This record gives sequence, C-alpha cells and structure tokens, in this order.
Amino acid sequence: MTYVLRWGIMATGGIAELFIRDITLDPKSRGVTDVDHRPVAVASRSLDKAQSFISEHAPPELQGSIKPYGSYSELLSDPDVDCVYIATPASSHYDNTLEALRAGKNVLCEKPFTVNAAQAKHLLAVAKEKDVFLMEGVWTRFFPLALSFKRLLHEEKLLGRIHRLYSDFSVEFPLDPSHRMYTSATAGGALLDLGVYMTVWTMLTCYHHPDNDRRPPDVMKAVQFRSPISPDVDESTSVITLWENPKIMAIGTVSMMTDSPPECAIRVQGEKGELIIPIHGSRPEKIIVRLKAGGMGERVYNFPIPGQGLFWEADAVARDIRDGKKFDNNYPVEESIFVMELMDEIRRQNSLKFPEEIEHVEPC
Ligand SMILES: NC(=O)C1=CN([C@@H]2O[C@H](COP(=O)(O)OP(=O)(O)OC[C@H]3O[C@@H](n4cnc5c(N)ncnc54)[C@H](OP(=O)(O)O)[C@@H]3O)[C@@H](O)[C@H]2O)C=CC1
Ligand SMILES: O=C1OC[C@@H](O)[C@H](O)[C@H]1O
Repeated sequence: MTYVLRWGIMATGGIAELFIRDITLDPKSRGVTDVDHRPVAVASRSLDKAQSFISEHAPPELQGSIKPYGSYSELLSDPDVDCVYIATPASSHYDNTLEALRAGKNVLCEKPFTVNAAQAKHLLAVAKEKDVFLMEGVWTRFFPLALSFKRLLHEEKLLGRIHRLYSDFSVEFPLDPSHRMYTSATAGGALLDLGVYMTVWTMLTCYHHPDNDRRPPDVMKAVQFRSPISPDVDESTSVITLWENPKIMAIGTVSMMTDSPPECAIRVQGEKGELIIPIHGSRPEKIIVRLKAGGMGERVYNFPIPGQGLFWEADAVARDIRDGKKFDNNYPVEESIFVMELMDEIRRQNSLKFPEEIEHVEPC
C-alpha cells in the first residue's frame, strides 16, 4: 500500500514553488510506488501570498484541499500536517524549526540547516526530546547520482586510491544589495548558501571514505573575499582540507561572482584515472569516468531527473516517517552538525560574523 505524507509548506519563495511542483508529480514517473505526497497547507507571512501561491503552483485538482495560512504559527497548529517543509531564508531556519519541533511536528528544513553549529546541536536535542523526525534538505544527497558516486569510489574503487578532489559550486548573482545573498541579516554570502553543495562531494569522497570512517579533516585552511557591495558577507570562499588517512587533498570553492565551469564542476583524481561531474553541482545528471591507459577508456553514466529532483529527498522523508524513524540514515542530523562546524571554522579563520540576533541559541 502507498503511504501518503501530508505536508505543510512554510514560506512561499522560489524553492517552495519548486518543492510543491515536485512533490505533486506522479511518483510512478520516477519509479516509486511505496510513498506519495500531499500538500495540505501553505503558510506565508501574508494570507494573500499563501492564497496566490496555491492558485499559481499547486495542481488544479488539489487547490481546494490545501489550506492557506497568513502566519507560520497557524500552520504548526494544524493537526492535518504530518511534516513541515521549512523554506525560509537561512537566518530563520533555527527559529522556525525550533517552533515546529516544539509544536510536535516532523521537520524537513532547507539548507543551510542553521547559521552555526550550536543552533544545529540544539535542534537535534529538541527533536530527540520531542521524539519527532528532523532532517536538513540537502536534496543532492538523495539523487541516484550521488548514491552511485559513492558506490563507484568506495565499493567498486574504480579510481583505486583517491589522491585529490576539486569541488566547485558557484552561481553568478546579480549585484543587488537587497537580495538575501547580499544581506548579512538573512545569513547571505557564498559560504553558507552555496558551500553546502561544495561540501556534499567532500563528504562523500573524504568523510565517508572507508579509511576515514567519518572523522573530521586533519587540516583545514580557508580564505575569503568579502562582497564589495556588502562587506559583511563573503563573495567567494576557497577551502583546502587534508584527510591524512586516506591521504586526500580536497579543494573546495564557491563564488557568487562567477558560475561553475560547466564541463567540470567536480573532479576526483585517483591512481587509476579520474571521475568528473559536469554542469552545475546541485543538480548533476552525468558522471564521466576516464581511466588511464590499460583501463576501460571513458565511461559515461547518465542519471536523468524526471522533474526538479526535490522529490527524492521528500520520498526519503516519507519512508522514514512511515517507518517511525526520527533521523535519516543517508543524511543524519549529525552530518548537518558536522557541516555547520566546518562553516563555523571557516568563518572563524576569516573573522566573518553574522548579527547576534541570527547567531543566538536558546537555553536548553
Ligand atoms: N534546495 C535548493 O535547491 C534550494 C534551496 N534554497 C534554500 O531555500 C531557502 C529559501 O530560499 P529561496 O526560496 O530562494 O528564497 P526566497 O527569498 O525566494 O524566499 C524565501 C521566503 O521566505 C519567507 N521569509 C520569511 N522571513 C523572511 C525574511 N526575513 N526575508 C525574506 N523572506 C522571508 C518569504 O515567504 P513568505 O513571504 O511567504 O513568508 C519568502 O518568500 C534558503 O535557505 C536557500 O538556501 C534556495 C534555492 C534552491
Ligand atoms: O540551493 C541553492 O541552489 C541554487 C542557488 O542558485 C541558490 O542560491 C541556492 O540556495
């Protein structure tokens, strides 16, 4: 029997539009029959916005059954909502998730999970106390491509020993000082917003390497340029991490001044050859493996995405909640905390601070 998860969507911005479209696609189009999704409520800070969002982005046949709310709190008291999808700016994730967990709701919160690791740790503690499900929505981690990437490197060991990783996630944003990316008050800047994707490949290559066994890097050095129009946020960040055992050097870059190189956003180099992921790193569709002479030559693995691709993380959440799990095995909250610790250290090395109001952590 198909398990149907009832979603409440918090906020009506760009990613919320893509999410409601994706979860209302027929799951059979991606070969899924065990779970499905039903948006049952949408909340905005304005009732008009919630209503327009539903009429513009929900499928016509569902529009009459989705409740619009003019405040986030109303959504959290709706007993029909099984899980809340939090799609507010990063600066609000901690407060919104905390309120949702305290209301007893399961939560999928968009990336970046929080502004700092202390907030992430607090959310984990509250989720445990309330016995509800919690996950950061790093959709890329749920792509079939990402699962194959890990398998090719660590189970099939196609490249033999891995020596080096380059991981870039860059998006050219127009210079607009009012945009959330250029505003410190919304935790803008390249590091927190784009850095999550750069980190996905470092985690899968190094952190998850069987010889590393989920230990932090031995060395990490990071440099940043601040934005000339908003010096309180970073315009670009480069990070080098050394993982002594299995001896991998990982170079990660993010920028909001230029796009990722389309032909090679991710490159893993090993003793037997290299693995490349072309195009943009958050929604990749292809892996290319090139082995050195004597190997199998070039092999291309295609992973078509029948929609935007947010449904794969939603499917994982539905299965977890159906099965009574409180955390996801593929992307547990501990890994979100680890990523936030890296981000904290990168900011510490570069004296980058956000306003106190968004760095705050409530007493336990
Ligand atoms: N997974 C992915 O591919 C992507 C993820 N994201 C992540 O999703 C989150 C939202 O990004 P995105 O949708 O692009 O952002 P938008 O600016 O388009 O939308 C954010 C929404 O949050 C609500 N909101 C609440 N408080 C504020 C505030 N102080 N200022 C502005 N808006 C506020 C608003 O909804 P309302 O007015 O209805 O309350 C607004 O529409 C971010 O954390 C981002 O990193 C973003 C893009 C892609
Ligand atoms: O998650 C994201 O992916 C695409 C980017 O354009 C966006 O800023 C970011 O939030």
